[in-house]
Amino acid sequence: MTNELLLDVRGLSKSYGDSSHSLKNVAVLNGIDFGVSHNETIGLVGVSGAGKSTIGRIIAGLESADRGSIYYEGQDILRLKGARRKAVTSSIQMIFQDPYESLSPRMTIGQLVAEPLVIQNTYKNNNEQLWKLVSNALSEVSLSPERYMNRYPHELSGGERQRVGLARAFVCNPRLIIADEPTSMLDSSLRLELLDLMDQLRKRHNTSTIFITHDLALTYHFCDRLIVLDRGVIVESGSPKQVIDNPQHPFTQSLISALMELNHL
Ligand SMILES: Nc1ncnc2c1ncn2[C@@H]1O[C@H](COP(=O)(O)OP(=O)(O)OP(=O)(O)O)[C@@H](O)[C@H]1O
Repeated sequence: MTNELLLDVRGLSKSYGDSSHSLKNVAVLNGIDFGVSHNETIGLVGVSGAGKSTIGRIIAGLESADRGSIYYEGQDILRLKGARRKAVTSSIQMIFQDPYESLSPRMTIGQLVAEPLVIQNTYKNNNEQLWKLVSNALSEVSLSPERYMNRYPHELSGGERQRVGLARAFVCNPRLIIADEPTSMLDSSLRLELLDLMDQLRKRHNTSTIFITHDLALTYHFCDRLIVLDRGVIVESGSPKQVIDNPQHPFTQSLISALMELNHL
């Protein structure tokens, strides 16, 4: 484990059972190695089914791995259990693709943003401080606490809901954010706005980010480094300029050609 890395993923592998064949397992990730430095934003790109979300979900503890190690702040979190793991990984937050699904409809916006702090138990005896942090987190994403605190998710637009997702993720000063296609449900005018906001927040909070997307164009301005995934294997990595302007692997070349065609570049 290199000291400068916040996250160091080594030999990560995962298979799922094939529903059409009870004895067969299908490999989804095959020996994935990559690191994330402090304050770095990594773009994890690849076509649908490449395994991008599975990597994010394993790091966030929502999925198990078959083999490999994930060192986070020097500890292999795949080998930690229960409260110990929770303590080490409490500074990892996830932003999901679908703001409709990721926010409980029965909780107010204030309760939703407070939830990560409540789970961490840090402000158990300091309610006033907890609500102050929630209020600040809402203001940071330009949602007025007075207007939004007591509303419910269905009373918000898709863009506002995704801002609540950002406030929830940043309220506890995370060191690593895993943003899984955070803009794919938004229309194109709101996409850049949300990514700009996420970029400002990660800089202000000194947060590293894994930005999962199938949209290479979005990574150009927001990522320090790209990792290209094809069927569970990393085929290429480098700065967005290196990868997009001068792709080395045939898979990356075809991904970029498809993007150029789509955008008529
Ligand atoms: N719980 C599961 N059970 C069985 N197979 C799964 C499960 N979760 C994911 N898979 C399979 O693993 C592969 C990788 O899925 P994953 O969601 O990681 O891909 P992705 O690159 O994030 O795709 P997308 O961009 O469409 O979200 C896919 O073939 C998917 O069908």
